[in-house]
Amino acid sequence: MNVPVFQIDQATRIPILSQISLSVQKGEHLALIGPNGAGKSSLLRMLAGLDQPGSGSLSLNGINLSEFSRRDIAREIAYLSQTDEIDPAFIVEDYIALSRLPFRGDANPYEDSLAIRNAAQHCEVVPFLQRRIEHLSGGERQRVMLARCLAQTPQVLLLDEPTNHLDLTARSRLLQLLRQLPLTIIAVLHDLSLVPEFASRALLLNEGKLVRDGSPTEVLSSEALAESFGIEAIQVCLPDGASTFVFRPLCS
Ligand SMILES: Nc1ncnc2c1ncn2[C@@H]1O[C@H](COP(=O)(O)OP(=O)(O)OP(=O)(O)O)[C@@H](O)[C@H]1O
Repeated sequence: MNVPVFQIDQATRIPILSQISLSVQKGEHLALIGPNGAGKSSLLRMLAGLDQPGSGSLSLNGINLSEFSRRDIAREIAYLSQTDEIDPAFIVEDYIALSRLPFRGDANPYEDSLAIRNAAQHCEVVPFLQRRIEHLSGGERQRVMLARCLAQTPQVLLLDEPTNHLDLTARSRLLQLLRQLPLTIIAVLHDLSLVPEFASRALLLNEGKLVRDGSPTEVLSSEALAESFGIEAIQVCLPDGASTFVFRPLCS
């Protein structure tokens, strides 16, 4: 059997996460959902090695994550946080180039510039590579932050609300891009209608516990979703044969 990318056993992290057990295989695309304060960002931070579990265990590629140096983690995992502060005076290209620091001394300049160029093209930020961050719109800035993650050439992408600030078209394009990436991706998504578009598997957190783990259709149509969010999901068939979900508050 393949060694999972992440293996979490009974991990607990004060103040919120409680006995989380989870196995993530290479190349899986997971949507992490749950109401505000459920512990989604806390779980991502733990997976990124920024917070250690207080009890239980967490391994990356079969090795306890606590045994990795920050640099080694950064070579494997790119993390887009919800609260990344960027110095507004940064030139976009220089900011994206920060992602290559974990490879300093190993990667040659050609590899670095190729990684930066590919990431910039994927995220459609080439036209403003020479602009200052402060002169970008919110959506452009979000794409630049994602480009920094991709230029890190990671095996795993941890994304906290990657569709923040993006308009409808930009969201769709971003999800299309993410879907095509042959990486393991765990993304916090607040817009539940985006979950089936992106994910092969959905994790529902509520009050720090993993209450559902399954296909997007299973999780979105589960009673647990209704209990966690107080909404019901209605699956709607589209004229082209595909289906989508619409959500409405549960009547009390
Ligand atoms: N360092 C901390 N100290 C105390 N409480 C914390 C800390 N970090 C998170 N919390 C609390 O843990 C809970 C979960 O926070 P977290 O940011 O993980 O939730 P979330 O599911 O990502 O929420 P949102 O959807 O609002 O972003 C919240 O109640 C938060 O206030």
